[in-house]
Amino acid sequence: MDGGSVRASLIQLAVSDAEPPAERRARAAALVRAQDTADLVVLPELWPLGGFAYDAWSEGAEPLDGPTADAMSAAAKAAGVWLHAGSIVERDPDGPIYNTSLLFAPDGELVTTYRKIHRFGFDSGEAVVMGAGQEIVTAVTDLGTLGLATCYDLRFPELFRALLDAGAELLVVPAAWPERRREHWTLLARARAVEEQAYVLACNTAGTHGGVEQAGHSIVVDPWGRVLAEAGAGEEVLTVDFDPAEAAKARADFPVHRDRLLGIPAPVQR
Ligand SMILES: NC(=O)CCC(=O)C(=O)O
Repeated sequence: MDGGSVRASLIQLAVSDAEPPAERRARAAALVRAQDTADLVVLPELWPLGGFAYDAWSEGAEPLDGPTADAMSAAAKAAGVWLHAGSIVERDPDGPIYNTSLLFAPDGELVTTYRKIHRFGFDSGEAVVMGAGQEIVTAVTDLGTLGLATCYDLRFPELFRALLDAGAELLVVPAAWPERRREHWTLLARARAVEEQAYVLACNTAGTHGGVEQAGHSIVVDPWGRVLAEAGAGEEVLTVDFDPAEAAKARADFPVHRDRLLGIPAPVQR
């Protein structure tokens, strides 16, 4: 962090069925290590196995001290960055599998995890085979307070309002969001930034896996809804510099949250 400016690098990783998870893990770790001028690095959702590679999840699930966490901890430490390592299929020995995000400090410590609350797929995929997270998760860092959400969560503004109430200034959203609904992805990222007067750092997957083409178009939005940077469709590292204090400034200059109706009146039927 340099005089109020934070550099974030979103690694929009391409995920394909052809690349073995161990190779992708090594490639992702090398990409993280290369971001040693950044303060915060972000990876996408479920990148080791693939967000739509349902068949691989049960066998490839890993614990919170498994190979992906180990590799990411070492990479965060080597680069000296905060690392939101996207999410893994977490194997909980006492429960179901979860879609779990991992946040590492610059010394490699796993500081927090977030189990995705809203599971995507309706009657298939994670909605059927994964457990739902039960906790709203924020992390206080020297960059500001991060609020964690994952992909489909972006469609549920009440989660982001809860993150605001918990102090979040930077909303970090890893995703495996398909090309078919790309307009929703960029629109919702901007909407959440405007509503919560927060930065949104949304890191999507590139490539095609599980028969689903991914949208890419990772995006960083400021608390006024302005797009600071947006990736293309393919694998790339999207780097952006911003001032995290702008969230508090936006909230003071345009104090919308002061006018919240905390006790919503009961609906009237006429
Ligand atoms: N992995 C996901 O959560 C996909 C979400 C999605 O495709 C959508 O909300 O649309």
